[in-house]
Amino acid sequence: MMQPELWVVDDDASVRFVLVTALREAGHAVRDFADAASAWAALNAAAPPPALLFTDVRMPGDDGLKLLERIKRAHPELPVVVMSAYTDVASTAGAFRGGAYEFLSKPFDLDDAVALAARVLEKPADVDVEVAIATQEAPLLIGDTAAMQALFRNIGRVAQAPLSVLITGETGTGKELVARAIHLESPRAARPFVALNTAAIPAELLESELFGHEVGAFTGAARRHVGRFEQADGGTLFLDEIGDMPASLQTRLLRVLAEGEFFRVGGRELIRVDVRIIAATHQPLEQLVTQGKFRADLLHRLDVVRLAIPPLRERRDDIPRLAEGFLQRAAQRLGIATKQFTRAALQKLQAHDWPGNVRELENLCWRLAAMAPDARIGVDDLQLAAARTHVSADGWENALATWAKTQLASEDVNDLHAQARARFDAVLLQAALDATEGHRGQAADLLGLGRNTVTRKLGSSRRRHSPK
Ligand SMILES: Nc1ncnc2c1ncn2[C@@H]1O[C@H](COP(=O)(O)OP(=O)(O)OP(=O)(O)O)[C@@H](O)[C@H]1O
Repeated sequence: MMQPELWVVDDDASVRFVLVTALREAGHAVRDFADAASAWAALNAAAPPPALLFTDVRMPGDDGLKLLERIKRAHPELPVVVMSAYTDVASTAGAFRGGAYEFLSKPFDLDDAVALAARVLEKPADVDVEVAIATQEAPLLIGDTAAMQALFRNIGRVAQAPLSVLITGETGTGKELVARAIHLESPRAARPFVALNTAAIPAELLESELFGHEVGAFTGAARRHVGRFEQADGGTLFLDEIGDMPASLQTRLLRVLAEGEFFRVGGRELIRVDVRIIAATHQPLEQLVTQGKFRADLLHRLDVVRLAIPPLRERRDDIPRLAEGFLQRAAQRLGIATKQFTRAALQKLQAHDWPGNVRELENLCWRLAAMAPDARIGVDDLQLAAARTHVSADGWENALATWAKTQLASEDVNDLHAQARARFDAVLLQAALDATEGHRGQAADLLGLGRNTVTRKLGSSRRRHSPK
């Protein structure tokens, strides 16, 4: 019998060379192609087809995802490994949605590629033949470190399966953002994503918040209330801080998850829903189980797939890109010129331990975007911002007057009022967000503004990322 072939498609001759060499050294018969078209032509001419095909994504002509799509239509059984230097969630999810067998982030370890080939040749691939085309924009998760790239691959993979996911990570590491990314890349993307922070709602209201209630179910229940489970029907329900759920509710939740149906509080109509659950926690749930504070069977049901987000101090190489990204986004939202960190400032940011993780960094960047005096943000600016120096109340008007005078004297400004208002809003909102650790609803309450107003002022891009 002829030895099955492995094919490598990549426009980069050096990648082809090292990969082909490594696979040949491992004893495989390998053919390589510099573009998708020649691989596709060979595939239609070749009998039998290769046992496995590696393809790059970005290539002149048709890209690797296009090739993947064609292959999955014509040869659904052929396992395809997608390789790319662009490991963001949109790429990994796009690859897995298109039926990729595996995603390799470039640069990858050649041993991994060889091990992968061995695995595929050993067992018939379990390939997903369904090619769904979804074009939802994913939220922008930034991360170049190996840990984050691995996380993005896992997000891309779990998004396709209807499994429960448990996301663990310290506060502000991006658990909610990851949950949204999974939802947006899943077949449920067009249906609702509903979030509920278990810790933010008083225990006695939590049951009706989750399952809804009928009129008169309890004192004060004047109207029927549709719970989060029903709101999320067909979509995803994100249960944040699941470790804070009271014991009685854990029991009820477990039953609902097992049966897929429930009664509203005080209701008699059996409600059936189809909801994917993504839970998150910053607490060690196993420990809570040992202490008798969390049901082991509920943990098993939620923890089908676990995604752990490392704290920011364990992926310091991500800090510069995150910081620059936040600064840029803040400038766009506030309608002011983009500022830049000096190299020393970035180093200082990288050295910090970030107990509040990405949220803390994001808040600092927004503060700096609004308040740092120059276009270059140096170490001194960081110190000022970190100390959260506030101009004393009686000096506030003076500071404003000085600023206004400088502006009026130096440039031909005609929108000074709008500029001042934008900065005023930014400073006030940031102070409130700092005081509430980034929780928007609470910040709105403190400011005496509606939550929608706060969201609007913060701008539409942030809205998708962190509603609280
Ligand atoms: N990798 C990332 N890239 C870009 N932004 C991020 C990333 N991770 C987190 N963020 C931003 O940081 C903020 C905090 O993220 P998020 O609310 O998802 O954290 P969390 O872990 O759910 O926090 P908590 O446990 O306090 O609820 C958000 O504004 C989010 O957009």
